[in-house]
Amino acid sequence: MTNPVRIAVAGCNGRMGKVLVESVTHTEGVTLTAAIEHAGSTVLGVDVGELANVGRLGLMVTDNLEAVIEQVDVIIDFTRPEATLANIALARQYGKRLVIGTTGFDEAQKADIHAAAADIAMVMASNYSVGVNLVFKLLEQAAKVMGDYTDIEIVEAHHRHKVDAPSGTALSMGEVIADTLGRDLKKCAVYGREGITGERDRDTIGFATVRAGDIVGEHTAMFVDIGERVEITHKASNRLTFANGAVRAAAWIAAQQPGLYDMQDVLNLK
Ligand SMILES: NC(=O)C1=CN([C@@H]2O[C@H](COP(=O)(O)OP(=O)(O)OC[C@H]3O[C@@H](n4cnc5c(N)ncnc54)[C@H](OP(=O)(O)O)[C@@H]3O)[C@@H](O)[C@H]2O)C=CC1
Ligand SMILES: O=C(O)C1=N[C@H](C(=O)O)C[C@H](O)C1
Repeated sequence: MTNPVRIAVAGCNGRMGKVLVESVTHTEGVTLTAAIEHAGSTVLGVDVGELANVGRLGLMVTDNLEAVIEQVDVIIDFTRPEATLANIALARQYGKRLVIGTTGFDEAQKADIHAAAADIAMVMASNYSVGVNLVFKLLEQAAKVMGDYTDIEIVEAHHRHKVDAPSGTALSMGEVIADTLGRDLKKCAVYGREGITGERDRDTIGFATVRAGDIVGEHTAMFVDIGERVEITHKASNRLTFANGAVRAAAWIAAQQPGLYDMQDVLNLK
């Protein structure tokens, strides 16, 4: 029998961190060996199983990833861009693998992640649900058939605590559509509208953002013509769908060579 993949959850006190702990403890072939929060967090020293409501695990939350990194094969990180970058630097130093769930990276931070992938194996995905990754494939098909002559708009809705907009998933949807149509998303994206905007340019891809209450995550891409429109929608109603996907990615990346992979690689959808 092979040894279980040893997982660290960074950001273990977050909305995603807690369900990641739950998912790891309920998944065969993986085991939780470290639970990380930032210095000054109120949960340092707390049993992470109790924090995540899965019962005592005898594993305490620490702010010192380096002190426990030799007991870890894969770090699952759903935190903030700066924290993720620091964890990647440590993983690179010790030859460890990562599953990156954090969104909201700027261009320089993305370049740093690509550089680290020369040395370590990482999965990075704006959305680890199987359904959203299927939607990415459906969007390719929709863009091929209708993208050239329709107005394309992407609408996303999330809970009031989300700090980045548009969501990483909405941006990925835009990238899939733009790539399929041979457009550059950096040039054709329109992020919200206000005032005298002028008429719509058909080559643009519009984004609209809703932040309200406890919405887990909803995304719709519209391909709108005169007389008909196609809408492709995904609605997440439980964060476990993201967590289970990320844990699946962690088990998968444990056996990969250095490089930057995404959830399409994990699901063999390419
Ligand atoms: N790819 C995907 O499928 C998904 C991605 N996400 C993304 O994951 C990220 C986290 O989301 P969510 O869980 O809702 O956010 P939360 O704010 O609930 O969780 C983030 C956690 O990270 C902690 N944190 C901050 N800095 C550090 C650090 N340096 N080291 C360790 N922990 C740190 C926070 O602590 P504190 O609260 O004390 O600041 C908090 O506990 C976001 O970028 C979100 O967009 C979310 C869902 C799915
Ligand atoms: O912050 C969230 O909650 C989510 N973030 C991801 C994103 O930015 O796309 C994925 C999911 O929609 C939930």
